[in-house]
Amino acid sequence: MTGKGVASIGECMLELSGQAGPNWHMGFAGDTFNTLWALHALSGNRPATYVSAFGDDPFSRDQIAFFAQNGIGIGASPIIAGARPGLYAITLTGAERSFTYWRGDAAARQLASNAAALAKSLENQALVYFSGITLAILDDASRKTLLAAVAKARAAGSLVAFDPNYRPRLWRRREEAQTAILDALAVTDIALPTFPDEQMLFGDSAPQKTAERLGKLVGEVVLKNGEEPALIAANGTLQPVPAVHVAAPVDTTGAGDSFNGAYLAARLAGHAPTDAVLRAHRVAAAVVQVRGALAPFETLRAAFED
Ligand SMILES: Nc1ncnc2c1ncn2[C@@H]1O[C@H](COP(=O)(O)OP(=O)(O)O)[C@@H](O)[C@H]1O
Ligand SMILES: O=C(O)C(=O)C[C@H](O)[C@H](O)COP(=O)(O)O
Repeated sequence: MTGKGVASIGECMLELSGQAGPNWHMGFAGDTFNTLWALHALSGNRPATYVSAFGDDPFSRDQIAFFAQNGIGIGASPIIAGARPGLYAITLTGAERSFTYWRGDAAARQLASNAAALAKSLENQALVYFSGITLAILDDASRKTLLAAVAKARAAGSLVAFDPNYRPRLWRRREEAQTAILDALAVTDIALPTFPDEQMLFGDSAPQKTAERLGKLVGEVVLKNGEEPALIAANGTLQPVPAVHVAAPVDTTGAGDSFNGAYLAARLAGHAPTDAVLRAHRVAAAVVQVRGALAPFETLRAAFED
């Protein structure tokens, strides 16, 4: 692994969380941003870059300002005249989240429109992270540009981490998602999938089956499964690591993303996979106790170090 920074590629939206109606809280979130948020909170002084494309409207400007206030840059990401960010709202059934999106014409869909700018944003990174949602918002040609840029960063020494994060509504056909995600796994060093997503996408009958399948494709796999144990697949073995019991979860949005950020921060700091999963479980357990995808840096740090 060479390079100093951490970069995450994808779409950050406007997020409506909390109560439906006049008391909605608006924040900024999106799976790859949520992961970078936790990774940045927990990985000390590494420069953090969110790689995307942005509009030039007041909401895009506020979003970029919010990143900057929190120490996150946008690298060489394009700012596109007339474009604007996507929006999503969280609906809770108990603590389990579901999403409604308004994102079809979001600026982020153009994140690979300038291949040179994308490659520049990925230079000198210790870690490059992306997800199946990053793939889902791109057309075929842009997906190829993205995977080529990731492969180039990897060849230059970056560690590549990927969460398949399957969102059926973002794909035209399940087969298209399967192909794109397998292509992404072929350039991945650390895969961080979630069992229910993999079951939907590949029909796996049990977490062990998913971990074994993915363990043949990627050197280091951590399979999340809500409050059930996570499974580490590495060096041909499977190891379960129990989650933290949370008596009253509030909103599970961003739990998996924050888990990923904490796991990667721990691995970059030299912790072994098992210790990294224990830290990631603690961080995710803290995130399910707050509304919306992002928890305050201090909350994340306290859980990570606990
Ligand atoms: N109800 C819960 N109680 C405790 N921890 C949870 C709970 N739900 C999620 N987590 C934590 O968040 C991680 C990711 O959750 P999961 O639901 O599998 O991912 P995603 O948010 O991607 O669907 C789990 O591995 C666990 O650490
Ligand atoms: O769905 C999308 O496109 C989003 O990016 C919205 C959410 O912020 C993440 O999906 C949350 O991800 P989980 O950690 O799996 O709860």
